[in-house]
Amino acid sequence: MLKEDVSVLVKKGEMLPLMEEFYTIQGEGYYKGTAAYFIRVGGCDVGCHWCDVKESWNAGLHPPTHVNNIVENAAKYSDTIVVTGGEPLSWNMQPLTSGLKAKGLKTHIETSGAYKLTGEWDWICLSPKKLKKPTPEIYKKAHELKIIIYNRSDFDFAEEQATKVNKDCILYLQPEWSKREKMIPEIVEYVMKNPKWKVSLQTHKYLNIP
Ligand SMILES: C[S@@+](CC[C@H](N)C(=O)[O-])C[C@H]1O[C@@H](n2cnc3c(N)ncnc32)[C@H](O)[C@@H]1O
Ligand SMILES: Nc1nc2[nH]cc(C(=O)O)c2c(=O)[nH]1
Ligand code: SF4
Ligand SMILES: [Mg+2]
Repeated sequence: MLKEDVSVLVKKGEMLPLMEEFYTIQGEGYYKGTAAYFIRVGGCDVGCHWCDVKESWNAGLHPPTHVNNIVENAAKYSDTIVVTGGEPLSWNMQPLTSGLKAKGLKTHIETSGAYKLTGEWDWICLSPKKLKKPTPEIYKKAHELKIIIYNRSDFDFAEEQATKVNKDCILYLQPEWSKREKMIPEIVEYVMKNPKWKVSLQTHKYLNIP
């Protein structure tokens, strides 16, 4: 296909730069422990210094892939599909999610919320970043708020973000992986003092699975 044709389809969200796909157990948040098929879409310019998937950032390194092919393949593995990245909302998620919904699959997203919310989602995990704050619209829709705790100032950021979400949104504090030894005791103490928060761990890393 011509380069220009590909970029038109990517612009529409009919093709997406696909980094990887894998069937695993959701490690984080509310659905932790649940089998799910992960679709990791390349491209992110938020720039978290502790990001655990920096290889995803450059969209140009990941092959533009037709969403129909992504959907056909995903349906073979699971009824729960987690779309992550990179930042999936860098792209128009409508074509991908309408394809997944047409197959009766449940659509979950992992997002920083930094870009316009597109797509039809059964579950939105919003993980805001200080460097590029979420768009106002996504706070009303998020099912869980997951704040990464790298240092103590992140507790203040968590409280500030919690004022913006809807009343049913479940609140999680998740230790940044490289700081887990230092920050887990602080998170435990914080959650016992402020029980509206729950702890989320990256349990897939403890299980040694993708
Ligand atoms: C790699 S991000 C991709 C999705 C989206 N860009 C986002 O940040 O929500 C997936 C999840 O991993 C979290 N995360 C990334 N690096 C992490 C780290 N080093 N320790 C703990 N959580 C991390 C993010 O906050 C997000 O909730
Ligand atoms: N098992 C597993 N669970 C996850 N939950 C969120 C992840 C992500 O990178 O978005 C992730 C991931 O990479 N693996
Ligand atoms: S927004 Fe997500 S993918 Fe982008 S740098 Fe931050 S953690 Fe990594
Ligand atoms: Mg991950």
